[in-house]
Amino acid sequence: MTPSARTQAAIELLDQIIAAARDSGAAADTLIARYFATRRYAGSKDRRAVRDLVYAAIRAVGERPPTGRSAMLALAASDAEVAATFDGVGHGPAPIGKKEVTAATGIAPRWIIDRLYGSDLDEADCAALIDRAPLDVRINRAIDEVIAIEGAEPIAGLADGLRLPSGTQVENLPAYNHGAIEVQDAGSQIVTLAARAQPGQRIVDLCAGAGGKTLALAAVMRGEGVVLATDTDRNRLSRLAPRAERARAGIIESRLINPGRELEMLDDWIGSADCVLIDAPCSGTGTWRRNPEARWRLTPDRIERLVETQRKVLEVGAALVKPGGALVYIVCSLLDEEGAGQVATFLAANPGWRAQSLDLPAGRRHGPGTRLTPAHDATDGFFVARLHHA
Ligand SMILES: C[S@@+](CC[C@H](N)C(=O)[O-])C[C@H]1O[C@@H](n2cnc3c(N)ncnc32)[C@H](O)[C@@H]1O
Repeated sequence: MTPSARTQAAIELLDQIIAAARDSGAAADTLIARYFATRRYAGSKDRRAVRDLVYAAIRAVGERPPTGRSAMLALAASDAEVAATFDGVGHGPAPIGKKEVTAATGIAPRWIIDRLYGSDLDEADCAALIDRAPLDVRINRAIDEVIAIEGAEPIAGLADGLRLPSGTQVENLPAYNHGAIEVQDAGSQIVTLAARAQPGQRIVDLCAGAGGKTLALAAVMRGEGVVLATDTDRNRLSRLAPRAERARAGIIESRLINPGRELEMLDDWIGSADCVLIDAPCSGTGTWRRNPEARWRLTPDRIERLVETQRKVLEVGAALVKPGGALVYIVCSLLDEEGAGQVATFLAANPGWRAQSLDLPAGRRHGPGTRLTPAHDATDGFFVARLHHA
């Protein structure tokens, strides 16, 4: 592909990504994979170049832009090489007109930035939310294997964490294929430590998804006890079983639950868990480094609905914890209404619970919990609180 044809491909993809962000469609990565599945003429260099252009444009533009071309023009405004590809030659985009709409550059929609500022973040914190994310893995000690990955660096405070050089093809590493490493952001590994999982315990991972944190919990339990992974999304939860098998995590059970009927479907666990981990559905403002187009999807209504779901899952989780046990509440968002504020509301309504202080290898105290941010901790953004049941 010529440089101009690559720009045109990026514009077409951005149009799809903008529509998906508006209509709750597929993630940018999925759309990019689908696009190239039907364009076999594009080689690996072309794919990488188009992908880089698409993500550079998404990062540059804070508000959802009207068109892919307007987003690419925003990139062209600060990059002469990109601007030169608007040449109208062959499959290239038409030359830039005098009165064309160029999308505004920025970090995120103004209303979200205001809420982030209102949650004690400053300009540098907000800017770091759309940096490029590093590639972190967790070593799975259940598999006896010496891990030697070129360029891997240890992560401070995480005995099982490694940061890999960007561009490392993890799926091609023997350690990955043997289940000896799992891709997991350092922040995600750190907040899971708040569960203080021990061999022999009974733990519920209530919003387990595909089981990133479930596997981390099972790994420290060394084959003793049980981790029950539950979720309302059949697709996500179904991805856990093969991962657990690959990681040789035999203590994981999974259960699909229905929203609104969670306690009915978990009645055998009521009042009996040593710990319930709730990695609640959230706006994901802390993970924009990995999914920068997520900030084009948010609306105040959507956040309001998420806050209500979080309130409900907290109620469900609390009912499962035994006296003396703990509830660990996590969101990968930095908005207080989803994190510190949500937990403060729970504590005010439930006098039998108190926040415990956390001794994590990263993060800073924030309200009743701890907050990790890309700017301060070089991890995804998280809020985590550990609540003790009297
Ligand atoms: C942040 S994701 C979980 C990510 C996962 N823990 C991990 O580490 O990869 C939140 C999950 O909550 C699930 N969820 C939404 N409503 C729920 C509910 N009422 N009960 C349980 N899970 C729910 C979603 O399907 C989603 O998989």
